[in-house]
Amino acid sequence: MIDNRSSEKPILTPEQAVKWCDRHFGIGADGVIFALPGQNGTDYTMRIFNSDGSEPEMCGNGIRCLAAFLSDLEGMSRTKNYYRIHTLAGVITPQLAVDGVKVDMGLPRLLAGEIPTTLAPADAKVINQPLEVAGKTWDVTCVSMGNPHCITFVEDVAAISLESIGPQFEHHPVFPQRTNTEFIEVVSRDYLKMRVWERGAGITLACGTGACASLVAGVLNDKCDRTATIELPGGPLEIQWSEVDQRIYMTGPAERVFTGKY
Ligand SMILES: N[C@@H](CCC[C@H](N)C(=O)O)C(=O)O
Repeated sequence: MIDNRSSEKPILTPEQAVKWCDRHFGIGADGVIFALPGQNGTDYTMRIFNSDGSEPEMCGNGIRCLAAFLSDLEGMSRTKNYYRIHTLAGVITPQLAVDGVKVDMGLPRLLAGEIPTTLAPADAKVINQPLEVAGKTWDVTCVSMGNPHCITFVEDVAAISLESIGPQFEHHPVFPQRTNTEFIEVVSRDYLKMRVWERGAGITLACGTGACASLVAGVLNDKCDRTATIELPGGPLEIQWSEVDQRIYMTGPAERVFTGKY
């Protein structure tokens, strides 16, 4: 998380971000997040560089961390416990709570043209559709939370060779902007286990937008309820797809590990 409030542009180049994210010769991270001045009436702007230097539209875990980071930066002067954050995926609203951060992640986008994917005509949804990857047919559902996600349901998520299969999903020609891929094991209608291969970052311990997209895919495939816990290697997230406003709400922790100068 970088305090970038005094400048409209990220103070690092994507190439520098790649070096910072290096786990051997840098700080080590899945990505770098910049807290910039707000735009169009928002409190702040969030920009992100993945660890490969590419720029995603949104980061669910990142926006929870950003809310906690901004709250620390503002200290006692803050007058409210929520922020309106401008992102490349639209305005996202994280709200600080006693037990973590609850984020209004907005509406899921389901049309192939919005993902984007060429798996279906641009105005059609991709739900439980076969896709050949690594010599196997996977039934996939595609959801955009501002960034692209391809979700597939498996019997045993621990048995998936993420390192070899993940890149083949990410770079599959049906995803012109590459994709994040979530492998989901349904434990019960309100408990899912997830492992993720992230676009631009590879295997990570958690993906907030991925957890949201996976719940949507679970509902569309009648595998889970509209509220569920998603268990990730980095810990659980609570996800709800509201029947009232059709928006996705994500609740999870955000904890400071350390601060420093680099
Ligand atoms: N790799 C993603 C962006 C980061 C997503 C993040 N981990 C999350 O928590 O949502 C992409 O390129 O879309």
